[in-house]
Amino acid sequence: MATLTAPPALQTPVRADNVTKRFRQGEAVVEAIKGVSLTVHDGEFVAIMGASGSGKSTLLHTMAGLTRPDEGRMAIADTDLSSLSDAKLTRFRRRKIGLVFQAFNLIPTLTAEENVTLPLMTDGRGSQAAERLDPLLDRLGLTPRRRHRPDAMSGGEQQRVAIARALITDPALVLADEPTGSLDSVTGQTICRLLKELCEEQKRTIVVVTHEPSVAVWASRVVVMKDGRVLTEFRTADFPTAELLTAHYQHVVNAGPA
Ligand SMILES: Nc1ncnc2c1ncn2[C@@H]1O[C@H](COP(=O)(O)OP(=O)(O)OP(=O)(O)O)[C@@H](O)[C@H]1O
Repeated sequence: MATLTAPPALQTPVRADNVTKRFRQGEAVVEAIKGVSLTVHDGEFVAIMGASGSGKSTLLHTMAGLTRPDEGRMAIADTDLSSLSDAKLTRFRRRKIGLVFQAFNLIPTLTAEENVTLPLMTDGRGSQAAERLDPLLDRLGLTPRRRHRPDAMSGGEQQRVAIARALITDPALVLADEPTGSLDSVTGQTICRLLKELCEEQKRTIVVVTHEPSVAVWASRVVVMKDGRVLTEFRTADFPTAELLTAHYQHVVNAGPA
């Protein structure tokens, strides 16, 4: 099986300093995240858990530079995202960050390999596609499916295509928002195993938003959010099964501030 080159080491891939993000909902203003500070270290696999509406996706989107904070600072690989213009931020994201979403977000008219190479094409780096594509498809077990369109692939295959698309630019940081949310539990576990392997083999830093303990247990650290704030965090080594992790997670959420 082919191995991929590990990305260059970054000391602190993610540093959120006192980040606040507000959204206007009609007349009301919702503070989706409130003064969140968080560091994700090089090569870490971190899961962000929390109830619906606790701010998980907003935090991930600010890490990705898809959402700009109203207050505070989000730095990725020592670059303060707020210092970048929209155009520079888009280029930075394309080059440094791989994004994976629950809904796969594949282009239905393109084949698997065309979907995977799209980020290089749109970044003017199509010449790198030939060299990177084959080992990546091989590593993700997609070679037999490379010329299939998304509607001819299973959910798990589509998510592996989405992960390959996130990795084609060789990002040090992969951000995934509920990556198993559209998959059955067995396929979801396969995707988790793959993310874990990408972290361990290739030293990529991975941040996953999930509400599922069976996903979070694959991470090395769990950050728990409640009402827009970081409530607590813990190491999964201390709660190594989904059952133990669920019990601890429920305990900290119930014990935390109302
Ligand atoms: N674009 C937006 N416009 C208005 N309000 C928003 C927007 N995005 C998020 N919010 C609000 O911010 C709060 C946090 O939302 P967010 O999606 O970050 O939570 P979450 O923990 O990811 O929830 P879920 O698990 O349901 O996806 C919610 O009250 C939500 O309604």
